[in-house]
Amino acid sequence: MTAALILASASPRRRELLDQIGIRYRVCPVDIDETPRPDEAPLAYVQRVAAEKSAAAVLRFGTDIPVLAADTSVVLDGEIMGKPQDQAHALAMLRRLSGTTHQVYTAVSLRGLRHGEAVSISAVTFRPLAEAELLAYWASGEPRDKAGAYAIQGQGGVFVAALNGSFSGVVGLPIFETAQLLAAQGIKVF
Ligand SMILES: Cc1cn([C@H]2C[C@H](O)[C@@H](COP(=O)(O)OP(=O)(O)OP(=O)(O)O)O2)c(=O)[nH]c1=O
Repeated sequence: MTAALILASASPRRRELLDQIGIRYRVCPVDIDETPRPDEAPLAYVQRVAAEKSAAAVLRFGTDIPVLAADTSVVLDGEIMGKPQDQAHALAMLRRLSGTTHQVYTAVSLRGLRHGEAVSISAVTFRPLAEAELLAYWASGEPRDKAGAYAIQGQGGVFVAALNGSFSGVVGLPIFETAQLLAAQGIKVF
């Protein structure tokens, strides 16, 4: 089967979400520096990083088919939370998310004949978390490679009292916005 696009991502979640809408793709991950710039706003940051991932893949793998990339950040009080560096960092992030509402920003970048971009912003409310739960959650291994140190699609889902927005966007690839970008470049789900 021929691929409709290149997925410039190492994230298994992004593969699963493309599988969910039946789009065929070839996985070509890229490694870019994801350090936020000084005073960079969360929206500008996720858009820049998603665009840099797709641009890096176009440079490396060519442009015979469109290239899709995304970037997800957890944002609390305007502050960007990326992936945890270690246990202490993960626990510190989860303690701050406990009992409050944060945003999850996911930017999508699709480079074909032109550059299509979209952003999904969702509000996620955590119930208060007990210290023992946080330690057990870290020990499960799930927080390690996740922005904000949790996965709504995994055991971390039990922390989520409310979601206002896009479940797939929180997981890492908003399928509504992605399908719209793909359709604009002639790649249709139906
Ligand atoms: C908040 C949240 C994030 N995540 C994941 C999605 C992303 O994989 C990760 C955020 O890191 P990203 O830098 O967006 O993506 P990545 O490094 O995993 O993959 P790539 O850059 O190669 O595309 O956090 C979840 O799986 N569930 C969640 O609930």
